[in-house]
Amino acid sequence: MTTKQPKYEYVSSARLPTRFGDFTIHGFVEASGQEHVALSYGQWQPEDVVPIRIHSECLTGDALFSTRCDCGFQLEKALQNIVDKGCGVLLYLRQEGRGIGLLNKIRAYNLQDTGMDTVEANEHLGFDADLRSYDICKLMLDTLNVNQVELMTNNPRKMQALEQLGINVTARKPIDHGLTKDNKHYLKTKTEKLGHAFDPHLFK
Ligand SMILES: Nc1nc2c(ncn2[C@@H]2O[C@H](COP(=O)(O)OP(=O)(O)OP(=O)(O)O)[C@@H](O)[C@H]2O)c(=O)[nH]1
Repeated sequence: MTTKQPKYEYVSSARLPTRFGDFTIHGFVEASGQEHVALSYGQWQPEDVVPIRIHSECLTGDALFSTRCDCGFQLEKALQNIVDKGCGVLLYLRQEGRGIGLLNKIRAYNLQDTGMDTVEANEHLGFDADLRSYDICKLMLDTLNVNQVELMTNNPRKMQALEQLGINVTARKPIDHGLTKDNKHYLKTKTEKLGHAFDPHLFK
């Protein structure tokens, strides 16, 4: 008899002291082998509303200090917010480049250097503007006993995705952080074409 492999699995947890505070890191894997992590801080009861951020991998912004996007700034701000609030969760999804992967993101950046915007560049390469799935968030949040969340995001797609997975999103907390001269056009395009809830006066 063959047993069907689960689509997503929890693997293990460990202490993760950081510059912001002492987190616990939890590892998850997809049947495809793709690995993801969640960072939790503090404690809560299953009925509590927990502050969370869903963050998609951005090697250039998160680890290499790029100012082409707002990713690294948002990652730091989210971890600091969680520590300031006393508890929370960061789901770090390894879906680099809105799901197209690191090298395709570099190809897309190359096209953006010639004048395309972030959506046009994806489409020129034959990809949709955003290929991400948030389905694994359900297992991550269930594993951490989180049923209701306050979501730090400007991206309405993340709110809809969680609601569709049966997670109650009680509030959206804007995370307008990290506007630079290098990412102003990128953030404006996200607002105009991807529905991000940035205040338009930021781009004046
Ligand atoms: N294809 C592509 N991906 C990009 C570009 N700039 C940043 N990214 C990726 O965009 C994703 C940003 O993800 P998130 O930080 O979760 O942000 P978001 O979906 O904009 O939503 P919030 O920050 O929650 O409002 C990461 O996977 C980055 O690698 C780009 O120009 N092209």
